[in-house]
Amino acid sequence: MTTAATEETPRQRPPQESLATASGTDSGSKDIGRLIVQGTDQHGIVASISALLSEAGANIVSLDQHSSDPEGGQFFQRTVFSLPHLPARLEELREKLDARLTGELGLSWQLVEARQRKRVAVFVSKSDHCLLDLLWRQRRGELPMDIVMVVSNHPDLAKDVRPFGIPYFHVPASGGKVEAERRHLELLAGNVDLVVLARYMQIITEDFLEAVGVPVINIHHSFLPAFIGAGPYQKAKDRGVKLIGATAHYVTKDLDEGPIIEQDAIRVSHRDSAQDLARSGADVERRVLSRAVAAHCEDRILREGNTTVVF
Ligand SMILES: Nc1nc2c(c(=O)[nH]1)N[C@@H](CN(C=O)c1ccc(C(=O)N[C@@H](CCC(=O)O)C(=O)O)cc1)CN2
Repeated sequence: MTTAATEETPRQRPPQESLATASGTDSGSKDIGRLIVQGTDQHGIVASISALLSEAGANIVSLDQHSSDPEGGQFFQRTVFSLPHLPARLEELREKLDARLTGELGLSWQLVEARQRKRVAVFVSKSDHCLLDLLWRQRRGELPMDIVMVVSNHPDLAKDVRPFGIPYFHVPASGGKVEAERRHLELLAGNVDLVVLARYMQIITEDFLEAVGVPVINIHHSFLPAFIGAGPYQKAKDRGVKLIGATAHYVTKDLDEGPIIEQDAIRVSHRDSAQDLARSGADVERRVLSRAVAAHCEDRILREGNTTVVF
């Protein structure tokens, strides 16, 4: 049984508005595009992309590129460009990109409008700090995204979400994982571009990950690969570590083993209890998660097997 704390249906995509994102150069204006390219490295890719955009009348605003091996590995590039009347030019541009990048160079690519903000569902359990940090940063315009729903296996945080005017859906885990995930998929279907697990303490099944069709980002409260699974702060205390940290990663069926996006750490000492570690660690979790979500929403993350390239 799901109880909607504020609204019965997830919010639809809000009207687009221009937004100055954290990166500054990649504004949300309607004429800014992002071209993400990756594939087998070869001579002339950068020139081909630059020539194609130039021929279309685009001006390259920023460009990040990485080759995994100078002798021939994987190629990664993120190009931000401005092109007058971009929305009306998208189809023509995509046809040229398909012919040149896919047809001639065998590369994969994605062309997005910078103004298209990602629609995000945030999953939580009882810890509020990561959720509230995302809501607060979104409200301040620091994250180019729209949180369209919060989903939780507990009712506790409904009162904290209500002031933000965002739907809160309580989907109890007591009804079993299959039923809970069925309801999750019902809520998410076609309404979101990204799911963020903000200290959500339920293990996601492989079936869900295959069905949801969008990336899922988790914040794990340890510096992975240390202390995978539940209770990492107690494990850290028991091990007597002098650094603790947090890791944001894409979620895969293998618990806390997905591609790492962002990490950070702080010093601790023998004087800190496990509760002290959790308190200090919460700030690191919030910082790491917001950096990872910003990178994803600005299309700065490319996947290379079980790792990432983050521009
Ligand atoms: N398929 C995945 N699901 C989840 C991941 C992941 O990487 N892959 N990350 C976790 C978050 N997490 C640590 O960051 C975590 C959450 C919960 C547990 C856990 O063992 N929880 C319960 C069991 C709950 C259940 O059966 O679903 C427990 O405490 O026993 C460990 C790690 C989110 N999900």
